[in-house]
Amino acid sequence: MAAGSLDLPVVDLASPDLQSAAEAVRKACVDSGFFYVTNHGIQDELLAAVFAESKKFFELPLEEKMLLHRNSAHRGYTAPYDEKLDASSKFQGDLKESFYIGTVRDVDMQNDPNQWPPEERFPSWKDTMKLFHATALAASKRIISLIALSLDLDAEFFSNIGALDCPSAALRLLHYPGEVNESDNGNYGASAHSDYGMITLLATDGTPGLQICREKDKEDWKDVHHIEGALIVNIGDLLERWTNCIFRSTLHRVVSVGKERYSAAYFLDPNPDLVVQCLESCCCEAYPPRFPPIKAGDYLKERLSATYK
Ligand SMILES: O=C(O)CCC(=O)C(=O)O
Ligand SMILES: [Fe+2]
Repeated sequence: MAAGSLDLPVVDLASPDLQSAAEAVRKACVDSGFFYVTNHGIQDELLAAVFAESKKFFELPLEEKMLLHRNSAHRGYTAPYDEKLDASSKFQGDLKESFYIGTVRDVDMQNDPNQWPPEERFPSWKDTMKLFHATALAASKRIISLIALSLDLDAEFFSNIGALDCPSAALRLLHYPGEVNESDNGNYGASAHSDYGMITLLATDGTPGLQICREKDKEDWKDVHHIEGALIVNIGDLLERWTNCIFRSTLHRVVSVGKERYSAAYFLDPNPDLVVQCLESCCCEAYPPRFPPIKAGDYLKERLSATYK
């Protein structure tokens, strides 16, 4: 499928010039809702380990993966066709399979809603995912600070309002098939959607397929290229609500490119009890709030239940 290309800004998270970094973030969030980050602190070795563990799990027979099928806490395995991100798609569901892992807390492990592959065969799986969660959260906090600065807020604004106290973050391992059946011609690895939460950090194995569409009502899809060592960041719907649509939560999808593809998406959602309401700096009499205040947890529950009918 032919798609134009896109030059998204690259933001260096180690830059001492916070103001310039914040300006680049603002431009990206207003323009396309997508940008890259470098010097994010997630080591190449850790990413390689996450992808290796992910591949090892997805290579299991379907019956074994189904033993860890997504539970009521939305943790675990989703099979191909389980999920339809674009409700208007004529297909039964998207081609991808995935595995959701929520934050792994050190305390209270007996109440851990996560599901884990058997330890004897996957001895380092849990520790690898736990480390990824911790490092992705640290990187996300730096990005959220830049986002706050880019909105002329204090760098600690989102921490100070409690958004980052026990955020309901989720790591989603994704696997897209290489070859697809004829009956799936025109189907997507992941159909068009916007992400639901605050921000998403995305690492891929470098295989193309990700596309974004800046105008929701125009079919103008552009490829998002892989940049070695950089992560892709995108704005989710809750940040779009917070900013009264000044920042965009942009439609994206993954098309089939005839090659197997792995990715890992880290969704950072605010503390579920936090009420997300239009920031003062993002509304005025002439531009009133477009959305009523809503509890982050309620919003996410509603969106997830619409995705898995
Ligand atoms: O795999 C990708 O590149 C994107 C995945 C995605 O958009 C999602 O899971 O929300
Ligand atoms: Fe997404």
